[in-house]
Amino acid sequence: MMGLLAEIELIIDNLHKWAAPQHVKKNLTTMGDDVYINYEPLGVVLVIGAWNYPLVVVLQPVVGAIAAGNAVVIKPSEVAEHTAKLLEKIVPRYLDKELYPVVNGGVPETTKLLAERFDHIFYTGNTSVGKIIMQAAAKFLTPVTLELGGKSPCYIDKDCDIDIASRRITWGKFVNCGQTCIAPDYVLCDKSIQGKLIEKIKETLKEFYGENPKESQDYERIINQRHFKRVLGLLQGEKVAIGGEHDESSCYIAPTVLIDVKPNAKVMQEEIFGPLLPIITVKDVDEAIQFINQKEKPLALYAFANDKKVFGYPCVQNLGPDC
Ligand SMILES: NC(=O)c1ccc[n+]([C@@H]2O[C@H](COP(=O)([O-])OP(=O)(O)OC[C@H]3O[C@@H](n4cnc5c(N)ncnc54)[C@H](O)[C@@H]3O)[C@@H](O)[C@H]2O)c1
Ligand SMILES: CCCCCCCC=O
Repeated sequence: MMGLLAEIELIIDNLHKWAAPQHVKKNLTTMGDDVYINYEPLGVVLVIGAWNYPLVVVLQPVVGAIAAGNAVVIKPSEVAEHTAKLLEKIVPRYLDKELYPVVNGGVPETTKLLAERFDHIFYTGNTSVGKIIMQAAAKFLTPVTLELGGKSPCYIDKDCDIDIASRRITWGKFVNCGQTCIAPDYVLCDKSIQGKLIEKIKETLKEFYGENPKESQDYERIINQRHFKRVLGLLQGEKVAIGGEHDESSCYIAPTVLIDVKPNAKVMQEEIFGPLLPIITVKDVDEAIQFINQKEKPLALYAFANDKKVFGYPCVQNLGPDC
């Protein structure tokens, strides 16, 4: 909710500037004219959301679309069914239901919506469905914004503050049970610091979630049985350094750290989106970058180092520490 409220405040504070006509420098062909850029609403926007932060990822784009003067068809994720029902109930209380309808349902309903012509589609979710959305949009040349996932690496240099690195990684990886788009997906580090890293992650986990995360009010569950089975499938055959416990009936998977993971292991082939943290050892930052560059471009990249050289690499600079 904090992010959503901050977005609304940002828009209220800045909309008058963003919506104002923008000055354009004249050139030879326009020197006798009034030239400026005038912003207009696109028309009708379709917002399709994901389940992992089901209010914010649905409503944040809706806020921007409304501020820009558009009508919006809102399609919450059916996977977070209670939030979807809540949105269907409360949105019409505050917004015109003709201009901002909430459409609930699963794949058939979303497919039907995608057969309609929209002026913009804003989709948040996984990459495979992202391709379906883009194909459907292409039929009408509708522009899209795709907020997708990815395998976000985390490089830990041997010359860095390992206490800080472990604390931040433990928070980012295990909050919402690993079901965060920009969660560190895997760690790349020198073998000499692996042991200390594991010890520090263990300590931090105890501090955050107590002796038994299953009993902690602060530790989440996997969203459903389908995702539970998917994440558990990624754990099979891997060497567990921390955690590994699970319980299908409550979709519980303990915060888990994996070591000696092979680069071609199943857990390294897709976004994990669950509480498994593989550690892969590399000899230096160059090897780490080579490893990262062999994969699809990640959504986020995290680097912990004291050596400023690490942050000078174009791959680290382009992505930045956040996204
Ligand atoms: N970049 C971001 O800001 C961001 C934010 C949150 C989640 N994500 C990513 O989202 C993914 C998790 O979400 P998810 O994809 O499991 O969510 P999901 O299963 O809720 O799917 C997202 C939306 O796509 C629709 N959908 C699903 N299958 C479809 C199909 N075949 N045709 C048309 N529509 C279909 C669903 O109805 C839903 O509204 C992760 O990869 C995560 O990284 C990204
Ligand atoms: C706890 C931080 C939440 C950030 C929301 C990111 C949305 C992507 O999953």
